Amino acid sequence: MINKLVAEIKKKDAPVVVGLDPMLGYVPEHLTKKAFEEFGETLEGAAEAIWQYNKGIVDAVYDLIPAVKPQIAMYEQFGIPGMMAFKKTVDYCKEKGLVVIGDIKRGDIGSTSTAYAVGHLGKVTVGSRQYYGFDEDFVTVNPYLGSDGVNPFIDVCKEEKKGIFVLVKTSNPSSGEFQDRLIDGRPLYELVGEKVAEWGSQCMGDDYSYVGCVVGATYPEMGKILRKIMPKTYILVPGYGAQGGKASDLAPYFNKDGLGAIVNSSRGIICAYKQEKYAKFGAGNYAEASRQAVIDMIQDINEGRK
Ligand SMILES: O=C(O)c1cc(=O)[nH]c(=O)n1[C@@H]1O[C@H](COP(=O)(O)O)[C@@H](O)[C@H]1O
Repeated sequence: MINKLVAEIKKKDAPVVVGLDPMLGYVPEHLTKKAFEEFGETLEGAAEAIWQYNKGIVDAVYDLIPAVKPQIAMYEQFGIPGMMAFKKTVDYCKEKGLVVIGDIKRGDIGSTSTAYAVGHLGKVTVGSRQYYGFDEDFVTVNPYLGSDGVNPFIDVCKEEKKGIFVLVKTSNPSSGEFQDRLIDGRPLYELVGEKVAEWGSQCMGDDYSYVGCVVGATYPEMGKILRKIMPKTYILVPGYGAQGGKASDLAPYFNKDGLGAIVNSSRGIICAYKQEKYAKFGAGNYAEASRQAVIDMIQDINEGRK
C-alpha cells in the first residue's frame, strides 16, 4: 500500500491528505434537516448527516488527492450508528480509488494490539471463515507501550501489504510535556524516531517503508531533524491550516526526491465554506468550497516543497 500511496502522490502531484473529521456542527443545514426528517434527532440521524456530508466532499475532491484520513473519534461519538458511518466512509473512499488512513491512534499490550490490528487492517477468523472488519489501508499507532504494542500492527501489515503511521512528534501545544523530555541528553521524540526507522527497515516497499510516522507541521525545526533520522519513513504531517502550520515551513519534511511527506488538513478543507475566503460558495455549495480549498492547498504545499 505504501507503493500505491507514493504512486498516487506522484500521479496527482499532490502530497496532501483530506481529513474526514465531521462534527455535526460542520454539516450544512440542508443535510441535517433531511437526515433528521428521515431518522429524527437521533444517533442514526446524526450518522446519516455526517455520512452525506462526507460523501459530498469525497465526490468533489477524490480526483485531486491521493488519500483521506477519517478520524474515528468523530464517528465514535455517535455510537454504533456513527461507527457504521465510519465504515461506509472507508468503503466509499476505497471505491473512489483513494488510500484510506484510519486515524485510530491505537496501541496497547500485545494481544490487544493484535485485536486492533486485525479489526482495522486485517481479517478476523470466525469458525472456518475470515472477515475484514473496517479494512482501512493504513492506521495511526501510538507507540507509548513499546515494541510489543507496535509489532502486532507490523505483523498484520506484512500479511496484508498495508501500513501504519506511528506518532513521533504530535502537533498539539502540549506535545512537549512528554515527547520533548530529555533522556540521556536527547529528546524522547528523537529516540522514538530512531525506533520507527528501525521497525521500518524490515518493512520496505520500493522506496519507502510501510512503517511511517506522524510529525506535526507545527514543529518544523524538529521535523528537519526527524527527516534525517528517518530517511526512508513516510511522514504524515497534521497541523497545517487550522492549527497554524504553514506550507513555507514544510520543505524540511520532504526528501530531495520531493517525496517522503504527506500533509493533512481536516477542518481547513471540510469546513472551507465557513471561512471568509470561500464564503461566496455558501453552505449549499460546501463541497465546491472544499474542492477549491484542496486546489489551493495543493498549490501552497507544492510551492513550499519544490
Ligand atoms: O495522527 C494524526 O493525524 C494527528 C496527529 C497530530 O499530531 N496532530 C493531529 O492534529 N492529528 C490529527 O489530524 C487532524 C487535524 O485536524 P485539523 O486541525 O482540523 O486539520 C485531526 O484528525 C487530529 O486528530
